[in-house]
Amino acid sequence: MTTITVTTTSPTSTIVSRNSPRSIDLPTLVVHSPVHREHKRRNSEPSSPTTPTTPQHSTYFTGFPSYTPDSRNVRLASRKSPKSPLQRCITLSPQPSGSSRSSFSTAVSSPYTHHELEDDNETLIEEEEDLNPFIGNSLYLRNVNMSNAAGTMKRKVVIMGSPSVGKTSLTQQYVAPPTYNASYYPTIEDTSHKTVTYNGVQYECEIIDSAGLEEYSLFPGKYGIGVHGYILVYAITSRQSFEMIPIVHDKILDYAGLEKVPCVVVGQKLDLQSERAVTTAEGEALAKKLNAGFIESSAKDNKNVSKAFDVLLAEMQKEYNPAPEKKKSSWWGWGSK
Ligand SMILES: Nc1nc2c(ncn2[C@@H]2O[C@H](COP(=O)(O)OP(=O)(O)OP(=O)(O)O)[C@@H](O)[C@H]2O)c(=O)[nH]1
Repeated sequence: MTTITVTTTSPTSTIVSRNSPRSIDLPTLVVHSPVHREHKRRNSEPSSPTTPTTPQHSTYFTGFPSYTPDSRNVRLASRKSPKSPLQRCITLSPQPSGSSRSSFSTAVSSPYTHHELEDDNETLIEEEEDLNPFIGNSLYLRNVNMSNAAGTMKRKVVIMGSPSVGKTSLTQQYVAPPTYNASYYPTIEDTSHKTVTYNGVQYECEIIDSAGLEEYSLFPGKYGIGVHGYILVYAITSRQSFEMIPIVHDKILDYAGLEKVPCVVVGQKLDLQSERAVTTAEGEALAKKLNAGFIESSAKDNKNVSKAFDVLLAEMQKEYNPAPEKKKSSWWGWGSK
């Protein structure tokens, strides 16, 4: 017969049996805290190749930096109140880079890989989000040191817009010029990498070319988290694709829970002037309204293609890291040349 010790409010302890008539209902401690859940799960799981207990990489990130609410990003703040930053050890290592294209394999990919869980990645992401609503979110990412050992900044960019506006052509022309294919093959998803230097800062860009969106398409959630900036493309020959831009923009903000994300609006197929259905002024006005950069380009003629990405890099610099010359003029660079 099992006996347990119960401490009551009386000054003495009493030994009772569960089966005895004097048994009492013991209060059950139900722990709802996600931090506790995480802790419990890790302690209870036997170590296995998929859940290594010892870090395999030498770079440690001993805690997430504090979250500083940004007045421009009130949407998220009003939805979920910021929790205190979680102090925990996560092993991080940079993802492989290069200029090759690769298929997109993970729903949430930050510039770092969480090696702690690897195969258990989806569970980790769910739990991480539970623990800290800002994780994987661009708002959150801005507070994480994104540069690798070589000082290169990681930037994840998603290209979105209606079908057949030239998203793939624009990306290919940027990543591996000169590349232009007059044939049309609808994209499901494609990821490319390119390292560029802009305004004295080296960026390792992961560029995700997404499938064309229709007005009533569900917004793919994976494009709402862990992304630093968006290229919103329409064709100057298609009014309908132009009208999709604010819809896509709104879906991004709603999903990310932000007031502003770095964006550039790109009017593609500039070479088709005779078929123009959207004026440059209209494009500019829309971009201004969305607080985004603007440019018209032609992937076919390779005109303004890299400029389109430069405009986005400028928008991202404004948002995440000021240009070095701006820093010099600020108080922390005071006195430096
Ligand atoms: N004239 C002209 N045609 C273009 C230009 N860019 C793309 N196209 C053509 O437009 C068609 C669609 O181009 P894609 O780059 O596949 O368009 P997309 O937006 O990636 O299409 P989805 O994969 O359906 O989303 C192709 O036939 C391209 O050759 C351009 O700058 N000028």
